[in-house]
Amino acid sequence: METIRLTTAQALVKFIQQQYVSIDGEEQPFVEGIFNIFGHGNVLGFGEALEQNPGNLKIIQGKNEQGMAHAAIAYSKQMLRKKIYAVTTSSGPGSANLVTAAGTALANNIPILLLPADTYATRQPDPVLQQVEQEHSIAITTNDALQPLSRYWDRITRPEQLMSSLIRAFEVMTAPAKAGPATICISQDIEGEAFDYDVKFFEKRVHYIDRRLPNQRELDGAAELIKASKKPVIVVGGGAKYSEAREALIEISERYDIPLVETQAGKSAVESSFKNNLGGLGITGTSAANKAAQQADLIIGVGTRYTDFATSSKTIFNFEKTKFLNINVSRMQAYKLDAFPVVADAKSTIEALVPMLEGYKSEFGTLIDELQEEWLVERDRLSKVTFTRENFDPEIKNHFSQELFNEYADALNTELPQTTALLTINETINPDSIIICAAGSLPGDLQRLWHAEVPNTYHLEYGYSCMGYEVSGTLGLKLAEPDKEVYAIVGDGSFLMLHSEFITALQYNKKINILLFDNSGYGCINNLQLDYGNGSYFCEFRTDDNQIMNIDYAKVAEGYGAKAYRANTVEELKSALEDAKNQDRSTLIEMKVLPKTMTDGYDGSWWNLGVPEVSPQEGVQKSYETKQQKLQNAKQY
Ligand SMILES: Cc1ncc(C[n+]2csc(CCOP(=O)(O)OP(=O)(O)O)c2C)c(N)n1
Ligand SMILES: O=C1C[C@@H](O)[C@H](O)[C@@H](O)C1=O
Ligand SMILES: [Mg+2]
Repeated sequence: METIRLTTAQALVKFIQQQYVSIDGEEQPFVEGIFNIFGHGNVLGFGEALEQNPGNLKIIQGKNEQGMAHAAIAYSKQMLRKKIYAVTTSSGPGSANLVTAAGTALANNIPILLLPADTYATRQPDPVLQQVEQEHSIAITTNDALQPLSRYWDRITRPEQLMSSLIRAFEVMTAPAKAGPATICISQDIEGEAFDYDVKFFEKRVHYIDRRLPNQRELDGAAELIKASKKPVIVVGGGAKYSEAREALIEISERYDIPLVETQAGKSAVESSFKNNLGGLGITGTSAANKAAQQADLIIGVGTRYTDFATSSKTIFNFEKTKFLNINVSRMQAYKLDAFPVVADAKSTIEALVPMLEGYKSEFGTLIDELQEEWLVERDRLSKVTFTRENFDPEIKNHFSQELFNEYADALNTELPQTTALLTINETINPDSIIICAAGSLPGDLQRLWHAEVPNTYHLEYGYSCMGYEVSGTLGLKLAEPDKEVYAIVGDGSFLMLHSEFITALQYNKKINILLFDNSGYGCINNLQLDYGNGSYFCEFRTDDNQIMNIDYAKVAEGYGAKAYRANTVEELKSALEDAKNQDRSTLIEMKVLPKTMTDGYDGSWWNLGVPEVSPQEGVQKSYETKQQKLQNAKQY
């Protein structure tokens, strides 16, 4: 056998450069590059291996392990899971910082290769710097915290273990039904230990991402359900986007009058201007989508996980009469809501179903247009909300007094409502620009209001809704789409939580734009507490002497070297957006927006929350009663 003597880290770096994917006959390398933060755990092993043999890998120095992993996740998500970045970290806190990112990748089914260093296999220097010690087991390390959040997890304590581990990791990451984070923890002494590897291990390897086809039984069953239905509605989930099912969805929808409604992950699989696209479903959905879903007698879930928040899946449908048909590559997902499962690729399944439905028409008829028109009037109203110093009628009602609104307007020196600002942005940036968001009140506003006129320009991480994803993720977007403008749509809370990769973007001259909505608080959580009968408690950003905080984020951005703007009126915002388009360097537009000016829920959308069963507060008691009533008609599983 021909062998080559390499260290474990050298072997890993050599192997990942030979991994290719083939999709619909197109072949390309799977690993684009590696994000790194070196510490004592990986600088000598991994650092040396990368320095000696980077090949075509793009090597990027991150600033926070979670941040760089979020950038890698956003890259993979934007590339529709066809390409990834790997992430190498040191041991202990370096790897612990990956925990949140691993959860984000897992919840969103996004492939990413995490490579945290581990404690010594020899155990000779134990406890090495940053090693935690458990009394009941010496085998536990920080990296065990990544086990429940990884789709594949392994610890390498011998150089030769690497071979079977890597093959399994790439199998998992390239399988649409189980794509997610693969974590390979490598003992820091073993990174540098050498072995005579079989040269065959490093030959080019192609992973075929084939479209799983539906069988005849599945197709017959699905067609029968649709033909028997009067009002079917298609829920377009993330799986539809990854499968690139746009044309198939448009065809089935147009030919048979079946409206489309979108989840956060599915939005922009089909452009918003498609006439049968009724927009977001669920708590954060449009009135049009929610009304259609309530009337549906068949829900066709295409690549959706039916998360309760994004689809109101347990309460919005009429479970007495509605049937479910789930098309999903994951059998586990396809089983949900007692559906008829079709375990197959979204695009292939819909393409096969289209001719089988010949002669069918739903009974939606002109109702689709009517729902659409009604919603567009509402959307237009939300684009023109203006603040008044007297009798202001905010979207989120009965929370703040006029006096309090005026206090915010004075403290933040603004009268700008959030929906007005957001729709100004939608009108002003180029339609092929890509926006990204993850947490706070903005995802809801976006799912309802944002018109994504170009496919795959709406990027929402709403599986984990992880604060801090936005700015880091924007760097990943830019790496995936270097020729397009990319915009983080981010709240002040999320920005404060993590924006370290803003500096990485500036460092490598990757132009990103940050649109910072500063309402001086955790606005959406403040809405929740007040909606459910509590007081305004620790969700506003106030000083010890109760003053509303006014932070100069533009100055922070300038300090980093970005071009910064302050825009507290529609005119200032438009002009900042236009100017930002002409900049070569990254930009930040700070908008002070008034609280309670985000959108509210529509038509029966409801979220099952942990309301206290007993409380001296009357509002909480009422919320508990409402919850009990809602649960009477909610699906229990
Ligand atoms: C990492 C993380 N921690 C906590 C939360 C819970 N959470 C969701 S939204 C939110 C507040 C967001 O505030 P901000 O970004 O300012 O957005 P706003 O609601 O004010 O628009 C919090 C704390 C979360 N989603 N992610
Ligand atoms: O608790 C939450 C409420 C949602 O409105 C928000 O978008 C999300 O980030 C969250 O964690
Ligand atoms: Mg906020």
